[in-house]
Amino acid sequence: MLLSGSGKPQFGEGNREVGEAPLGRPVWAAVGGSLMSLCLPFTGVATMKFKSPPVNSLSLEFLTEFSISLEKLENNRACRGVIITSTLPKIFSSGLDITEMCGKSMEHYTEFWRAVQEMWLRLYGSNMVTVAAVNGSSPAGGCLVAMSCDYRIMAENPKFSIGLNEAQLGIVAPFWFKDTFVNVVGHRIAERSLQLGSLHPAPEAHKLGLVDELVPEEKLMERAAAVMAQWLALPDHARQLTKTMMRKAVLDRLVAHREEDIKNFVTFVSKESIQKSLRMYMEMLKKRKS
Ligand SMILES: CC/C=C\C/C=C\C/C=C\CCC/C=C/C(=O)SCCNC(=O)CCNC(=O)[C@H](O)C(C)(C)COP(=O)(O)OP(=O)(O)OC[C@H]1O[C@@H](n2cnc3c(N)ncnc32)[C@H](O)[C@@H]1OP(=O)(O)O
Repeated sequence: MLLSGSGKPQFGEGNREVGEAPLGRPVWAAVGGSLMSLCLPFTGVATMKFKSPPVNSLSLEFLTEFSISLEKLENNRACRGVIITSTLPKIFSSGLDITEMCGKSMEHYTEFWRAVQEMWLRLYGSNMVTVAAVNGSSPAGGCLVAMSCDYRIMAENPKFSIGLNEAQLGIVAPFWFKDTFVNVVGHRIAERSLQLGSLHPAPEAHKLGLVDELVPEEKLMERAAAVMAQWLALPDHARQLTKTMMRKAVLDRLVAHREEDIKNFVTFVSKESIQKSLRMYMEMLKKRKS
């Protein structure tokens, strides 16, 4: 992430190429941030590829770059859709960066949670067609990113899993993660899956409706482009108004309770018992490796 003199993050500064489409509308030919690459060809469909090794964790820096990228695309009249995927093998996103929630100050937790909210408000509320090409595992916050898109296509590898596994970490998915989940899979499946903190292998995720289709990994981007073309064949205004109608209540709920939600998160995550759970989880991840 590059920072301007004012301290405000400037996305992709320095390696942004601005082109002029035949109709005179400005088009970015290619934009590269440090944690994700973004490409908007003249087709009007952007591809956003996460590239934050080792596992595309959603750190404060990542979330900020993500939100800025979405804002740039949203404000670009030439862009009607975005396909979100990962450059890393086997991982779409490992979810929120746990180190951002461990051993930090209240101020840091506040800033971090506001960035998580901002990313979700932008993605879930986007006017663009959003397609997730889930080419690897996608736990918790990674699942939220995929669920916030209009359509999810996952690589059919049963080793890849997706779900809201917060309960396994000893933490609780906030109400807007839950609302997003319910809107995708329905109340009963969400209730069971959330309480158990389940990570569903790709075939099971498909059966539950958590992902819309499975394809061989090498066909993922081709299929995402075909789905995008299908969704873009409709007039934007009709699709956008329908999307707003379907999602507004859930978006408004967070907007109305944003500060309270931040307070709850900070209080919750600052508890010693929660800090202990998160530390133990990180240790478990490291042990599993060795
Ligand atoms: C009453 C209550 C009221 C209100 C509540 C209020 C608020 C709610 C409070 C909290 C809500 C928080 C919501 C949280 C959402 C989240 O997203 S939490 C994150 C969940 N993510 C996970 O559980 C994934 C964990 N990771 C994995 O399972 C695996 O790493 C993987 C499957 C993604 C990849 O496996 P591998 O390829 O085998 O890679 P490694 O496991 O070796 O990992 C490499 C490296 O990366 C580190 N790492 C992995 N995931 C994370 C992560 N999410 N954050 C930070 N770091 C991560 C891992 O430790 C390894 O590090 P090193 O050992 O190499 O240093």
